[in-house]
Amino acid sequence: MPKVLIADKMSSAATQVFKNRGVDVDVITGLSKEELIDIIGEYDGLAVRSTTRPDAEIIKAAKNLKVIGRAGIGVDNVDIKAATDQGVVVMNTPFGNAVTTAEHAIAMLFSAARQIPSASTRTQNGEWPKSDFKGVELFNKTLGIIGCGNIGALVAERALGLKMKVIAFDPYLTAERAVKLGAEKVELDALFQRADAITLHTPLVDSTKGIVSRERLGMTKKGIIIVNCARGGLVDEEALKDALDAGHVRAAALDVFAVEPAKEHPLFGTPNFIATPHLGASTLEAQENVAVQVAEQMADYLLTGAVSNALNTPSITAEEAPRLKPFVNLADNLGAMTGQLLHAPIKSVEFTYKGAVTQLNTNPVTAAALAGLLKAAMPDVNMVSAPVLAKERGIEVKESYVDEAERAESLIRLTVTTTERKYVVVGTIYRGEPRIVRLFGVPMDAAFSPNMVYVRNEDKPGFIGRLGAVLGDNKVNIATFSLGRMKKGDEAVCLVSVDEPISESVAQQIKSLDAVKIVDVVSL
Ligand SMILES: NC(=O)c1ccc[n+]([C@@H]2O[C@H](COP(=O)([O-])OP(=O)(O)OC[C@H]3O[C@@H](n4cnc5c(N)ncnc54)[C@H](O)[C@@H]3O)[C@@H](O)[C@H]2O)c1
Ligand SMILES: O=C(O)[C@H](O)COP(=O)(O)O
Repeated sequence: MPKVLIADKMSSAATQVFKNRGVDVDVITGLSKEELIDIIGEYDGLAVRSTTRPDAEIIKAAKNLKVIGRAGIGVDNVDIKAATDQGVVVMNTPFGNAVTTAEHAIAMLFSAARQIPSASTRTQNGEWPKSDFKGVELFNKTLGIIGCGNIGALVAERALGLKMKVIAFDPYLTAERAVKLGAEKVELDALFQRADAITLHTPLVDSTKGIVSRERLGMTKKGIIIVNCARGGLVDEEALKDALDAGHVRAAALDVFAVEPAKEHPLFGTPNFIATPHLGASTLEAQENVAVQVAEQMADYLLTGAVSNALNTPSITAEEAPRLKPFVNLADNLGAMTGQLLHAPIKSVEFTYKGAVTQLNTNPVTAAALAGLLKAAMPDVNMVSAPVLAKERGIEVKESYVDEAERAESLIRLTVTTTERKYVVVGTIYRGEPRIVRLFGVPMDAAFSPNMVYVRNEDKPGFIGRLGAVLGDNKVNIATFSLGRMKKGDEAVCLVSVDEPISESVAQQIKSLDAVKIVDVVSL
């Protein structure tokens, strides 16, 4: 039974889903990094929000970890590269709290425009400070949205409902979508120059870090309102403080801070500044949504192999997962065997799929074969990291499909081009088991096994006997012996499955046999 640790406070609905799905679950929040490192090795899954920060050290300690589930959207608290390198799937719940956060941004906008928190505090202090609060209308004002994805679009919709004008900067926002949203697509500087209020809805990435800079604040109109319900780190908080103190920025409302939790901050106590403690997603509805979604997604992956909303590996539906499993196994074996027989850097790999397998999502199959191929050189590679590593190493990966509907069986062909030559291997599934049917151009029919000896030799009488004698003399028990040859008297291939790995000495004895051209040991 897989076991999951819920390490951040989240709706008990998550625990209920795990239990209903037959996943063992512990809820232990408030752990220090050291305490988490001590126990994480027991778990197959880790469910977090934004407080727990699974970094490389924690992930390395998580020897059994298969999935990190983020009950929310932003995953900047997770070291995705470290997770990928270790084959840990990272998934989030991209829609569960979008409406809630958009509403919080609008609430912060109104709070800033009318200084509601301060007015409330002072009124309740008995001051009746009526003359101290003269706000501004949002009606007919221009709202600049930086980041017009899920949440930005929802904010745009609500701002338009308030009869605001909406301008948006987002490098991936198409003109068509902007029109559909009722927003005007503008460049970043233009947004800062034209907006009466700016709201941020981007992830914290290199291109967005400090996007509200001192320089850009200087471009804004006097009286600008700044709202940030995305991520701390997007705003130069020192520059914002100076602009508030100077009366240039009318008001600012931050839900997120560069360093969280923000227990003290230069902005705290600044007039016309509003702060909330990362509450953007904190509604009953949102927390129920993200808790249920992350638990279902994690349980799906751990129990069936289905992947959804993953940040570092292709999606696999629950329906596909069982159908893909035998092909993933075949691809892993084909890749692993081939990778151990190449002895030269890989330049390109072409995957050709034939028959029924072409009707499936072959992304995971390709990823498994790539992992197998690369494993000889990079033992820690896995299905999650293999496509990334192949790309980083400049290995061209191509997929092609031959949909021969009449073909009963499926075939997977790997054409691997190294710096030295081209290799072709072909495999299939027979009675649910993976088999190799062509090895480097030589037709054969062999099962895969943990210990194999690959021998390429001149096709001569007596060779099989001599090879068998070497193995027998060295007490190596043969499990299966598969043969193939290009044509009579040409090159032949033996693929011998043995009960135990052969020693280097036995390999050398085989190499010394007459007619032998290549001997390789394959371990799967
Ligand atoms: N305060 C909270 O509690 C809370 C709640 C939910 C989400 N968030 C944050 O809000 C962010 C956005 O959430 P979302 O669901 O809208 O994500 P999303 O991926 O749907 O939208 C993000 C948008 O930002 C755009 N973008 C990326 N780089 C950009 C750049 N350099 N300049 C301008 N735009 C850029 C993307 O193209 C995308 O359209 C999340 O990454 C998360 O960090 C905060
Ligand atoms: O990215 C998100 O989903 C929000 O920042 C929510 O964070 P939280 O789950 O820690 O409230």
